[in-house]
Amino acid sequence: MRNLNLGRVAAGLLRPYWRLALAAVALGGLGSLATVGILALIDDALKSGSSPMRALGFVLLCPFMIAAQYGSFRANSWIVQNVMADLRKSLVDDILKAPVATIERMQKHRVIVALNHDVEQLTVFVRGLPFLLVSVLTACGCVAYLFSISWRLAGVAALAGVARVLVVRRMLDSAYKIFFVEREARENLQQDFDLLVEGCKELRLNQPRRSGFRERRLRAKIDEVRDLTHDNFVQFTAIEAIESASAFIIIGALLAMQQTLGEPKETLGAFVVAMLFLREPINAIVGYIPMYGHAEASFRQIVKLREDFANTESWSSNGGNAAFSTIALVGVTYAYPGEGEQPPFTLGPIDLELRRGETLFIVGENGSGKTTLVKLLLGLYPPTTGAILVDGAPVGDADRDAYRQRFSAVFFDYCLFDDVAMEAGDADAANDYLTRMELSTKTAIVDGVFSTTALSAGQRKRLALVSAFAEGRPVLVLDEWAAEQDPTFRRAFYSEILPDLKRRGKTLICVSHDDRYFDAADRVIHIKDGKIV
Ligand SMILES: Nc1ncnc2c1ncn2[C@@H]1O[C@H](COP(=O)(O)OP(=O)(O)OP(=O)(O)O)[C@@H](O)[C@H]1O
Repeated sequence: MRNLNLGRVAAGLLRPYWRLALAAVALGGLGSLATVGILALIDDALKSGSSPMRALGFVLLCPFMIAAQYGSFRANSWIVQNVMADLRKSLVDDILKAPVATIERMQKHRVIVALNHDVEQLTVFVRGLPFLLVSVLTACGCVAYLFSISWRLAGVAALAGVARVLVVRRMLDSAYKIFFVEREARENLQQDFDLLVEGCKELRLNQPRRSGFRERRLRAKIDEVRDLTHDNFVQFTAIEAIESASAFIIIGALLAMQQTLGEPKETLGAFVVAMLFLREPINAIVGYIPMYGHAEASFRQIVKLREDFANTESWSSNGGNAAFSTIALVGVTYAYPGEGEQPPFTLGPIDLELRRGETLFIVGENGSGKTTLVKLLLGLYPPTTGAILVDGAPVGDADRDAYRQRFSAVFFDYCLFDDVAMEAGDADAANDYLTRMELSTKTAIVDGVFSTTALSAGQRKRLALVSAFAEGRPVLVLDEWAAEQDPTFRRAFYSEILPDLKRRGKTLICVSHDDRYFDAADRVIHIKDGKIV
């Protein structure tokens, strides 16, 4: 095996289920023994006729064989499904813990292919392990038996077997490369599948874009995956065919060398029968190689993803609502990673103190760094330099997640969850806000879930504000919240809703371009080229 890590990974995945895995292998072995027993009884009956004992043996062995095989498959299926679920759960945890900046940089299709395709490939590999084990044991038994029949014949067959392995290895080297190319092609295809759904409106509006996307991207990539998968299949079919034929070639060579080797005909006959029996486990082992190749390509991607997602932060176990008087950014900078020749955008250094209960507006031109500042303040980006202090105490990696639990936010590119996370909130106040947002005839909070979120763009944004408010956190951050609101509601937002939220004790941070309403703020900070001016 090329990558010992994969064996270790499989062992690690199977460790919690080792007893069941052992039982599956044992039951499989018993089922095989019962099959051999039935074959022997049939052989006896054909040679010597039926007898009550043989009939009884047959009647007992048949249900035993069915029960053992059923038990083995059932245990194996349970193990495989658990392994798959465990892998997915741990990947999901990695994603939940990953730095936000990494997730923003990471393309969605890579994550989707890892969660679906890669997990499945690793699982197929694990599923085959008990059968591989049985095949290896059977093959070892057969080889030992061959040596017991004639060490001379077995020695010649073993030499031929070594030559065969060398030929197959060379073929495998080229077949192996395809696994990695195919894996990459799958990611590219997934990226276009995402666009197919996300860009459905644009694709309908623009015929040249649609046909270009269809022909040059979607269809071309579907064909590429088809060709690579086919090539891969063909290469392995060729390897399996050579493997299969080589047993006959060795048998033919042994028959031709019978005189030279000086073995009696009966010994040679028994040897040939055992060689033919050996083909089955050997074919099963060779058939397992593609599963190994796919699993290795997938495993490498999962490892890479895990490395990218690694985070030194720890998860907080409390829901938040922690008290504070001031939150201060001291000499804070944040530098995005540079791309190509372009110098990266750097925010700061920023010195800013947020006081509990105040309404702070962050204003500035497009691209000046307002959202970046908000993400730093929310603890979503760790400062590149400088520190965030809560009542004078610095926030580090260990407590950044707990720090974040003070905030609720409606981002510009917000995501509206249909459940209302009301851990510290007040259901009556949330319903009151639903009415204030003129949404009480459109949706309701039923058992902690919005009855519908199928609303207009402006209404969905209002619902996002209700949801953020319902969380009951002390600080509410609204990034260009009013951008989609009609003039009447926009006015109501600045002149009624923000003052009401302030009266309810909320600290408010609003990113805004609405200079007509800047007087709604206690304090306005202006950002230009990443600095407060
Ligand atoms: N994910 C990213 N990776 C690299 N650079 C980024 C990324 N997001 C933003 N930037 C850079 O940071 C700068 C500030 O972006 P930011 O989103 O903070 O601006 P903004 O003031 O909120 O703009 P707008 O008013 O348009 O929302 C941008 O000019 C851009 O160059």
